[in-house]
Amino acid sequence: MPVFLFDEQDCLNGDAHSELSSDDEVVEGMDGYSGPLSFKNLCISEGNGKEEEDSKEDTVEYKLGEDGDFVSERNNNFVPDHKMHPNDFHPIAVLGRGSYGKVLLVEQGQTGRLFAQKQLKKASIILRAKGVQQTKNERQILEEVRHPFICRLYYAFQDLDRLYLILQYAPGGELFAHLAEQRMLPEESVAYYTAELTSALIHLHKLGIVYRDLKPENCLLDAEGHVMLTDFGLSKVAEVGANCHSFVGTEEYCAPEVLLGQPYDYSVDWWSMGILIYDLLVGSPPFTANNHKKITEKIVRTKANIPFYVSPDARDLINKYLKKNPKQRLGANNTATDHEAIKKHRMYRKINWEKLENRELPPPIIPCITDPAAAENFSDEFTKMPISVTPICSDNLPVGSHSSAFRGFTYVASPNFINHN
Ligand SMILES: Nc1ncnc2c1ncn2[C@@H]1O[C@H](COP(=O)(O)OP(=O)(O)OP(=O)(O)O)[C@@H](O)[C@H]1O
Repeated sequence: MPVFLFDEQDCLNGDAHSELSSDDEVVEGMDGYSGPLSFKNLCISEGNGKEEEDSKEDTVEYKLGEDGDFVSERNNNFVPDHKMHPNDFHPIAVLGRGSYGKVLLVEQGQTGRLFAQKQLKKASIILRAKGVQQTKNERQILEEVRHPFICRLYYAFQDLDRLYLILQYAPGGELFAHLAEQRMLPEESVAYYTAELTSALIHLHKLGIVYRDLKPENCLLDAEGHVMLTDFGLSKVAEVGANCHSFVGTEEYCAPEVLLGQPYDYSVDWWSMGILIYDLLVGSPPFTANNHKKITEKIVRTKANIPFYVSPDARDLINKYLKKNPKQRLGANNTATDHEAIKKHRMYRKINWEKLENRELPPPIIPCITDPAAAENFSDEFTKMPISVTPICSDNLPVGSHSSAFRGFTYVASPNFINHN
């Protein structure tokens, strides 16, 4: 059964002067793996030493692959023959900013394929109490999880200053931006998006992963308009029978037991699902205030005030998720019966789950994409930012960032997975 993969202390106890890039092994992914998470499921690959071919052309044509991914005409069964390096990816635009660095739209030099590159500054990671653990969890979970509505990880690598995750690019932007534009979404659209997210959460829970950060900002849209769940920085692999304790997540979306510092489990994700359904239908989450203390007080003590225009079915589902007692929450036991009960709820009466999971149901919003490289569904605040890499002076990195803290981070997905489209 699932085990907690990374012990922060183990990670930090490495040799303070080891060469990171050279002794960092490449971990190659496996296709279609969907069993419980375990370090044993990983295999080590070695580069075959072939010369890198330079196939860069001046113009690139993109076509839409089966999974809503943009691939260029040049991408003909690319087999990576070396550890990836930042120079293998040409930056095109800034897409967003995360806690540890920027997320860039990049083009892979050899294939012309577009990816999202999440950069994480080692110095910032090391300064945060659980930074190393969070980062390794994110990389590990992204590698293992293969689901139609979860962002795919293709490569992970590092240089002296930064870690890099090369992720499936979501050209449709954040669901949050579409929500902000329309203020609130019609119930059918909410049922559609939350059904795709429910399918993703059930998949994670079956693998023993608590997602812990469900909110509209982490729900991106792919080129076809399907949901792509991203940002696994806070996710955690739960030990069987054990609970998590740490405070994580965005306060408005946090379950009462998390805010109270009590042990918690999978059911925190279903609480957040209740908040998300409310937020998408109403235009703001149910418990808001101008300071943390008041938000916490409302979440812990008050009942959500659901406006009159929310249908009885949606109201019923929200109430079933927003139970203060996690044991009474819909989905709390993480059993097949629980998952069926969610899928059979009247809110989802029009959803054919099999078709949904085969990506056969048409999404309510088709993102407007005239040029996939233009990042037109992302805020100007980011896309107009200069993309020059801010140099970090390695001499000033805190003790530990030169160590083996990040050993094992490097990863190349299997060629079948990379060339899936
Ligand atoms: N795969 C992707 N495709 C397109 N854009 C992305 C992708 N991943 C992230 N982004 C953009 O970058 C932003 C920040 O990414 P992300 O949420 O993963 O960072 P983070 O450090 O985990 O953020 P947080 O501080 O919320 O935990 C996202 O809100 C989104 O706009």
